[in-house]
Amino acid sequence: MRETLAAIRPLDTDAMAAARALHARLTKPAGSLGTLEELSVRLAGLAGTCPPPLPGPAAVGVFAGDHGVHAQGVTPWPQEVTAQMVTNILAGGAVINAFARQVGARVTVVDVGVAGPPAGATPGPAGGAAAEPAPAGPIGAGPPGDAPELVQARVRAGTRDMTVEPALTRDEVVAAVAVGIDTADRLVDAGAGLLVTGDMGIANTTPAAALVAAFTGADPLDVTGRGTGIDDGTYERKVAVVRAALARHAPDPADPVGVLAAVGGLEHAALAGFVLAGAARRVPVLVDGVIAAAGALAAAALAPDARGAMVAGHRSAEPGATVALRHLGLTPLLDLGMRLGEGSGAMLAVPVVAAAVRVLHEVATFDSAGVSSK
Ligand SMILES: O=C(O)c1ccc[n+]([C@@H]2O[C@H](COP(=O)([O-])O)[C@@H](O)[C@H]2O)c1
Ligand SMILES: Cc1cc2nc[nH]c2cc1C
Repeated sequence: MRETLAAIRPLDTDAMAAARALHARLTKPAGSLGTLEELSVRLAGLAGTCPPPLPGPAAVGVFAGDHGVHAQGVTPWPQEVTAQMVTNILAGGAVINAFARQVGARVTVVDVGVAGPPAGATPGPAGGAAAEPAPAGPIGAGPPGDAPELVQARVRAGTRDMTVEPALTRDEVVAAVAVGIDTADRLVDAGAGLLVTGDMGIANTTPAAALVAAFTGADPLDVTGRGTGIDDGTYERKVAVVRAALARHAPDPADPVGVLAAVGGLEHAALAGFVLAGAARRVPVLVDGVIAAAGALAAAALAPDARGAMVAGHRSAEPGATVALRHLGLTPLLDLGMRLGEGSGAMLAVPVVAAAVRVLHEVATFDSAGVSSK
């Protein structure tokens, strides 16, 4: 972790100035591409060159973990669904697989903290869904024919119940962050040019809410959502659980490892590492929903310059996501009312990120196209 943190540097302001100057010469009214313009400028700053390389191929790391706080009745879903969905993703039958095939992205599932027997690659009933995948979409830069892969890197079989004791030890947090770093490093070494954050973990919107509250100072009521979908009684209990955990541990946002240990999850910690390694490697990282955003808050607390590599893929319906993205100064690219996780919302933003950069490579200037400027 220390090496990764030390490698994170600010954005290159010269490359950003060059990208802004280039935008001013392209055949379009200034500012007409809205959020995409500042995004492409930021990616030039991240790459340290203008235009920056087309961001791809994309690779999603889906970090899976379970949660002791599940015992408090914060979700209607049984814990074993986490392991079952890991199997489903490995068989190619989950939403993230369909979306990854659409954009030609690689899928890597990382068991960083699932409860129960270690996840295997045995296809479940949904295995047939992957038998004849639709062809990859127009980006096609990834390996659409490649099967999803499993990385077995379990730090422990689920967290402890944060309402009773710290969810993790500091050593467990550091180990989970290292799993995220290793995953990102491996994907980048294998050619990934755009990292996508994904998660799977029944009950993980509860620690996500606690992390967002701890890092932003927001009230639990404003960052706790309905997760997979809960009734009013469960929602009230969930807010009370988040409040109780924060009151018990009083986590200090200046100590990100301590915050993750008190009220975090293994996938949140691993996602923080994944984001940090992307920033260290100068590869953009698409942030998905509230779980990834909570991990991104931890990453930013560890290394503020890591924010330069973060791109908010979408605005999750979970309220903590909006609070976290605002705190990070990120504008979500898509707003589709999604609240699935797995990296699904961020994956849909892959073509948007690629298009933002493609403009800098391919659009004619007023001079070269003979178009009059105003
Ligand atoms: O990404 C999001 O913002 C998001 C919002 C709501 C639910 N989820 C997913 O749903 C699961 C957690 O929901 P819950 O209600 O069990 O806390 C977990 O697997 C997440 O990936 C994800
Ligand atoms: C079925 C199911 C799929 C999911 N994918 C991400 N979180 C999930 C939660 C459930 C319950």
